[in-house]
Formats: sequence, C-alpha cells, structure tokens
Amino acid sequence: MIEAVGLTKRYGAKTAVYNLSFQVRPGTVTGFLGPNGSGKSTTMRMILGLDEPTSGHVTIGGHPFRKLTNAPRQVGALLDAKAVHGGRSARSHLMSLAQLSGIPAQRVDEVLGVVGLQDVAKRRSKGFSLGMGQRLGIAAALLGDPQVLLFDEPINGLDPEGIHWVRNLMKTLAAEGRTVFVSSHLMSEMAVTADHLIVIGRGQLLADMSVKDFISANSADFARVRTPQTEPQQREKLSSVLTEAGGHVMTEQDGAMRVTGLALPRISDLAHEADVRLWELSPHQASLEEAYMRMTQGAVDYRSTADQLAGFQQPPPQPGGYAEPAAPQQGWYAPPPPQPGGQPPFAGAPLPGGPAPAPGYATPGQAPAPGHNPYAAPTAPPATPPAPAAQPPAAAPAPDLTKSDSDSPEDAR
Ligand SMILES: Nc1ncnc2c1ncn2[C@@H]1O[C@H](COP(=O)(O)OP(=O)(O)OP(=O)(O)O)[C@@H](O)[C@H]1O
Repeated sequence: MIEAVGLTKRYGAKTAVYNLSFQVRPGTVTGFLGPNGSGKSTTMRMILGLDEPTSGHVTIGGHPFRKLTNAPRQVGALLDAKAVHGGRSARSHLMSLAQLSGIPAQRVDEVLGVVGLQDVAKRRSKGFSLGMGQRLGIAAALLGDPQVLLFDEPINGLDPEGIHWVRNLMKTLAAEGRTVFVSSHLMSEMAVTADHLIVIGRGQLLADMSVKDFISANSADFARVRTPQTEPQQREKLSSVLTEAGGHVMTEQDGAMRVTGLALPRISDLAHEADVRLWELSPHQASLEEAYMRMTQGAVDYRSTADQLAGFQQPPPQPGGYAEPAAPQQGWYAPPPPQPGGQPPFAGAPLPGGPAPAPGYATPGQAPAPGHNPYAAPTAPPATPPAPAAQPPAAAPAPDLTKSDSDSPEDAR
C-alpha cells in the first residue's frame, strides 16, 4: 500500500502539492487524475524518493522508498518513457537495469514478450515510436516483478490497440494483488481502467472515491428545460411547479433548468398546465468527463485563450448549488436559443462551464466529503490557490540508470 500523509511540495514560491493525504490499496487500479500541472508527477516523484517533500511524508508498505531494500524488486515505475539511452537496444537497456538489481537475464526476455517488443528487442531505442517507447518503459517497470507499480500517463502516444493492452495489463496486475497507481488527465480512460479515483487540482485533493461511486453520482439522467429568456417569471413559475411535483431543479450557467426526478412527458404536462411555454425540453445524461471537468474547472492552470473567450473560464462553482449566470450564455449540450429567422446565433462545440460539484466532492480548497478519505478532515488551505509558475516546470528526471558516455554501435546489442 502507498500512503501519503499531509504531502506538500514547494518549489520556491510555487506550491506544486499541498497537504495531500491518500492511500493506494493493493488489488485495485487506482487512477490519479488531474489537469496539466496539478501535481501528479511531483507526487509520484515524492513517492519514489526522487523529490523530498517540503512537509508530510509518503510510504510504500510502511517505509519511505529510500529505506526499501532492493527497491526495484518491490516497486516498479514508468515516469518518463524517454529516459532511455537511445543508442542502446531495448534488450540492452533492460539488461543494464536488470544487472543493477540482480535480476536474471531470463526475466528481461519475459518482459520483452509481455510488452510485445520481442521482435524489435535488438533495435536501438532511438528509432522507437512514442508507443514503442512507452512499452519499453512499462517493461522496465515490470522487470523486478514488483508488488507496487506506478505509471505516469502510460497511454501517452499509444494507438487504440496499445491503449486496450495497457488497460488490460493494469487490470491483470491489480487482479494479481498488486498495488497499481496510474496517472492520467483523461477521465474517460480512467472510468474504464481504474477501480478507484484520486482527483487533484492545483496540488490539492478534490476527490477520493471509487469509480462506481463517481459514476453513480454523475451519470444520472436529467432533463434540460428552457423557457423564453425574455420572460424570467415563466421560468420561476415552472421551477416552483416542477419542485412541487417532486422534481429537483438546478439552474445551469446559461439559465436553463436541469431537472431530475421527473420524466419528460410529465414535465411537458406540468408546463402546459401552468401555461408556461418551453423553448427546450431535452433528455440528457451527465458524462463522466463533464463531471470531471466541472470538478477541476477552478483548478486548471493552462487554458487556451480561445477556450477562455468561448466560456471555459467560468466562475468557480458555488457551494450548495448551481451558479446563477449574470447573463444568459450558451449551454453545454443545448442547441442555441431560437433566433428570429430560425438561424442559430453561432455554431460551435459544446462548452463546459458549469454547475456545482456533485455530492462527495471537494472544490479546490475544501476537503472531500467525509467517508471517502480517512484524512479528509477539513483543513486550512492557502487563502488563495497557488499561482501558476512563471517559468515552465523543470521536471526532475526519472532515475536514468542507462546513461553512458558511449554511443557506439556496439551498444546496440
Ligand atoms: N522542479 C520544479 N521546479 C519548479 N516548479 C516545478 C518543478 N516541478 C514541477 N513544478 C511545478 O509544479 C506544478 C506541478 O507539476 P507536475 O509536473 O507535478 O504536474 P502534473 O500534474 O504531472 O502535470 P502534467 O499532467 O502536465 O504532467 C506545475 O505548476 C509545475 O510547473
């Protein structure tokens, strides 16, 4: 088991990870999710003893990584697939790692087979594609047949077949009782790979829950209902009627109502009885990706200016309910409001910008709901979220045991 307690890492004025506490248990795939720059790699480096926490601590099987005896046999990691001497063949790279840890040569051939690189084992890795490099990195992580495995964005650069393979590999490793901790910024991928999720934003814990709980909290069907924008009293009237009838009504950023607990025909009948005109009544299912984006929207460091203009830069969710928009905006899924002449005002991709986090989640600066994380006692986060670094990150290198001054052809054995 991996256990982090109050883990904090500062690089000068930049707080990369703040007061992070979680457990990663054996026998499950735990997804580590967060937007770019949220602190996933920094956390993984601290787990692997490559970065020293500013405060707090993290252990593997009860011990700090650096205190583990023959660590490569206990913990395997893929942090940076490019941390390979390009002049060496895949086999030679793995052989050098194996020899450093007293692992027999036979195991090198085994893992080459597991990752499907046996036919290119003698080719120099500098000619490898991104996907082949990822496979070689995964082979290196598996070399010591460790009980604990960490993978930082393992599906980067893989084709669909490769992604499918990584997904199954993670599940198989977990089914063997191993602890599997895998980072990603793709909720959709983690939903089909992981059993448990740890979500961070700006270095802070946003959620720690099973994928099952995440799905049940976020996949509910709902109806999107819109009344004429010019007549807000119609919306108020319908909202009261729907609530009285047992529906749950929330207001989306663009002023539409998100209604759960009532079937569409019933909503239509109630609107008709209340003499309220509808501009939209449509069925929807909240997507996991949407829920994840909503959860992390206040914690995204890097965002396209085009996205900001288009409305990604919404105000953070309001505690206890959906934010009331200052002015009607385009919704996530909805077709544009009817225009004179029937022309949509603009065409474009659906825009996030959304409602409050689902129950059980924390907004940045809050601890997640109790019951999900044993450490989730309310904490006092920094008054303002840590600002993005002025400089691009100077990522600490993964341990590269393969560096050599030689780049001779003999290396490609
Ligand atoms: N050595 C360093 N010196 C200064 N700042 C750093 C250093 N390493 C990371 N950071 C900063 O810490 C923050 C977290 O970075 P980290 O690489 O851990 O995020 P991440 O979630 O892994 O991002 P990504 O998904 O883009 O890989 C970033 O703002 C980054 O700029």
